[in-house]
Amino acid sequence: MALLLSKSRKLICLKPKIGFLSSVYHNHTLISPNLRTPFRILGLNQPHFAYFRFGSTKAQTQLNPMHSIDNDSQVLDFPGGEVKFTSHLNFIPETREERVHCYRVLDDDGYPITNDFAQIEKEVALKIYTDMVTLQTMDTIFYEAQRQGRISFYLTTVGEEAINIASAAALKTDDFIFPQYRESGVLLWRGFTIQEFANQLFGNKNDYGKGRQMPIHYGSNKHNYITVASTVATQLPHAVGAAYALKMDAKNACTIVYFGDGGSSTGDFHAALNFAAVLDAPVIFFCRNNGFAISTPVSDQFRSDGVVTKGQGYGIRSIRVDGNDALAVFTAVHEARKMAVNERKPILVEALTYRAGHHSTSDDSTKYRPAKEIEWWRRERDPVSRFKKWIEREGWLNPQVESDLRSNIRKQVLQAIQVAEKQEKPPIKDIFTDVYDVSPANLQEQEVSIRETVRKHPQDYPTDVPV
Ligand SMILES: Cc1ncc(C[n+]2csc(CCOP(=O)(O)OP(=O)(O)O)c2C)c(N)n1
Repeated sequence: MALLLSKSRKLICLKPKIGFLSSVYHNHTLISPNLRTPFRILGLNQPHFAYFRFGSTKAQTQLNPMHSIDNDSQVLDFPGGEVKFTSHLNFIPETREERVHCYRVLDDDGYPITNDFAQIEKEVALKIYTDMVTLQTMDTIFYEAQRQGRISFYLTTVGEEAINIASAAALKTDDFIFPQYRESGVLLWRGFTIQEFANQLFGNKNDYGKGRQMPIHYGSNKHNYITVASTVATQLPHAVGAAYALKMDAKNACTIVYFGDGGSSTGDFHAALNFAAVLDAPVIFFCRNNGFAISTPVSDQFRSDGVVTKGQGYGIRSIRVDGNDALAVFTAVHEARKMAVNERKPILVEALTYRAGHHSTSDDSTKYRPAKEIEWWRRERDPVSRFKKWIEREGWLNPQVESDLRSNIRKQVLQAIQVAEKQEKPPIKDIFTDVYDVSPANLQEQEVSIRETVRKHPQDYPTDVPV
C-alpha cells in the first residue's frame, strides 16, 4: 500500500490493503473507521508531496522531488503514540546484545551486595526462614510417604523455597493467589496448617476438596488461594479476570499468578498478558523459570531471552530476579505489588532458578539431565542456606535454635501424617455433590452403578471409603 501526503498534510491511501487500514476516502484524508483520528504526519515545515512505500506494493517509486525533506525528523501520529520515520531498513534484532540482567541482593554466600532492597523486620525474616525449613521438611517427608505407597502422588518445591515463601511474604492477605502446583509454600505462609496439607494429600474427610482431587491440588477460600488445576497455565487468564474485578470494585489489592517456563509457551499465557495490559489489571505475573518443563529444557521451550523480555512485547513492566535469593524475590514482589495496586497495572516478574527435585513422583530427572548438575544447584545455590547465612550474620539465628526448629517441624509433619492417615475417607456420595442443586438423572445412575461395582469387586477398592 502506498500513502500519499496531500498539500493539506493529510495522508491519502493509494492502494488500500485489508485490516483496519481499509478506509474511506474523504477530502484526501485517510479516515479509518476503527480510529477516532485520521493518520497524520507531523514534523513537516511546508506543504509538499511525498510517497511512502509499505509492504509489497508494486506501485512505481517516485522519489520526493524536494530532496531537502528530512525524513528522519518526521513522525506518524499512530494509535498508541507518535512513530518516527526512518530511511534505514533496520530489522529489530531477535535478541538484545546482552541478556536482561538478574537482580539480586545476596551473593551465593549470603553477603548483601547492595543496600537497594526492601527492609525486613527480624520477625518477618525469621518467619521466612521457618517457613522455608517447614517447606523443605514437608517435601522430604511427604515425598517419602509417597514412596512408601501411603499417598498416591507428590510434587516438591526443592530449590524454589525462596520463590515460594519470600514472594508470599511480600503480599497482603487481601491479594488473591492463583498457583500452578509448585507453590504450596505460599499457602503455608498464609497459615494453612501442616495438618491441612496432610489431609489434602491423604484425601480424607477433612480435605476441603473432599478427596476429589489428586494430592497437592490444594485450595483455601479462607486464604484467598485458588485451588490448583493440573491444566498448565489456565490460571493465568483467571488471575487477570479476578484482578480486573478487584480494580472495578476499587479494592486495594491485586492478584498474583505463578507459572513455570513451560506455562509461558501456552496460548493462555499470551492471552492473559495482553488482556492484563489492555485492561490495566492489577496482576503480578510470577514466572518460576526453573529450566525445565518436566523433561523439556528451556532451550527447547523458547528462543527469547527467557520470559522477562516477553513483558515489553505486551506493554508490561518487567523484572528478572535471582529466584534463589529470598531478599531479591521479596523486594521485587514488594515493589511489583506497590505498582500493581497503586498504578493499577500488570507487572511481570521472572525468577531464575532450578528445579532441584524431580518434576514429581512420576519422574526420574536423571534420565534427561546430569546428576552432577542437580547436585551443583542443591549444594552451591541452595536458597535456604543462603538466607540462613544472612540471618545468622544479622544475629537472628544460632545453631541451637536452628536445630530445635528442624526437629520440632519434623515431629509436626510426622504427627500430621499419622492423624491424616487414620481419618476416614469422604463417602462415595461426595463425588456427586457440590455441582448441581438437583442431581441430573445420569449422575444418579452413575452413583447407583458405582456402589454396585464396589460391592461386587470389594478387593479392588479401598476399604476405608464409606459406600
Ligand atoms: C495444558 C497442559 N499441557 C500439558 C500438561 C502436562 N504437564 C504437566 S506439568 C508440565 C510441565 C510444566 O512445566 P512448567 O510450566 O515449566 O512448570 P514446572 O513443572 O517446571 O514448575 C506439563 C507439560 C498439562 N498438565 N496441562
